[in-house]
Amino acid sequence: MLKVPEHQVAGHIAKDGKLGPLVDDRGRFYKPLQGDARGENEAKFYESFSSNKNVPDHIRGYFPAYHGVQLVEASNGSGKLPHLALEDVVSGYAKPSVMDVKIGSRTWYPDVSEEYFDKCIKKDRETTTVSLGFRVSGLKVFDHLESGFWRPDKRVVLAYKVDGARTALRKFVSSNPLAENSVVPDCAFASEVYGGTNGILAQLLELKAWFETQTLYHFNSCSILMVYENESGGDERRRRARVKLVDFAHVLDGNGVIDHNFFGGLCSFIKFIKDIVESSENCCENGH
Ligand SMILES: O=P(O)(O)O[C@@H]1[C@@H](OP(=O)(O)O)[C@H](OP(=O)(O)O)[C@H](O)[C@H](OP(=O)(O)O)[C@H]1OP(=O)(O)O
Ligand SMILES: Nc1ncnc2c1ncn2[C@@H]1O[C@H](COP(=O)(O)OP(=O)(O)O)[C@@H](O)[C@H]1O
Repeated sequence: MLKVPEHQVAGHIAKDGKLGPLVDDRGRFYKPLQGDARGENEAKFYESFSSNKNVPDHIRGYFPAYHGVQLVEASNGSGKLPHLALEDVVSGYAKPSVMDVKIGSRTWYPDVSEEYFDKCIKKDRETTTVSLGFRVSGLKVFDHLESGFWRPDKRVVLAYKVDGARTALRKFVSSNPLAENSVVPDCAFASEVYGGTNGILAQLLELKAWFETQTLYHFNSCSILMVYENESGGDERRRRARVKLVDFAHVLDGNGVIDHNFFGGLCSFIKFIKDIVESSENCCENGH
């Protein structure tokens, strides 16, 4: 039985009769192929990537597994439509905190239409894309005090400036994201989620090392999806913090050139995460 994903935080959402992704109960995420070139392009990317022997195995894990294009009953009732059958990155998480961060200091790329360029550059300037090299696209964070999710409205998220983006990244690893603005996010899970040998920072650094040399693809308008678990259990690794790249509708061949747009944005994003890890370590060492 297919249903609308409970933990989708950005992009086209299946509601009010609109076409959007669906999930099943076996860990698959079905993303409808957008009718224009975007759908074809994303399918082409997954086909190329999954058979590309030049992609190292440890890098494949940062991409959702791909199970081909499948005809699936669409969310908007228009019958069977082609969908990308992907690994559902959040399946297996009971109470996941999820954040989508679009990487790059521009979302447009050479040879796009004037109309698309205008739309992109407007959004890039209005958000932190131009100033920071990334923007938060959407998030939901579990609040441990209220036992519910904080899910800011899309308009609020897209209006974040530098401080707003930094606060969102701090709230993402806090137990009190729903607290009033005057209350400082406690960053209670910063060391577990962002830090540590298997944490988000370590994963981002592994990805960065690949982007330092990879010239296979240019990941225009692509996002980093971060997820971790909030359901408590005795297991040490219970947070299961993960980084995955998603949204390849605008990926181009790299043609032997470094993807400096993605690489630069990733470095900037890493600096923000690193600062949060370091300030949470200092705060614990100093006992406050
Ligand atoms: O329609 P909107 O305003 O939600 O814009 C979509 C964007 O949402 P945003 O407003 O940035 O959160 C959306 O961004 P996210 O995936 O939400 O980061 C895409 O940029 C999407 O375009 P495309 O499928 O990548 O070509 C955008 O879709 P199109 O408008 O190009 O269909
Ligand atoms: N493989 C996946 N598993 C789980 N959630 C996903 C997956 N791919 C995308 N999502 C969710 O859907 C959102 C939008 O995905 P995206 O590919 O960017 O769609 P769009 O092209 O509509 O912008 C992401 O922010 C994330 O919440």
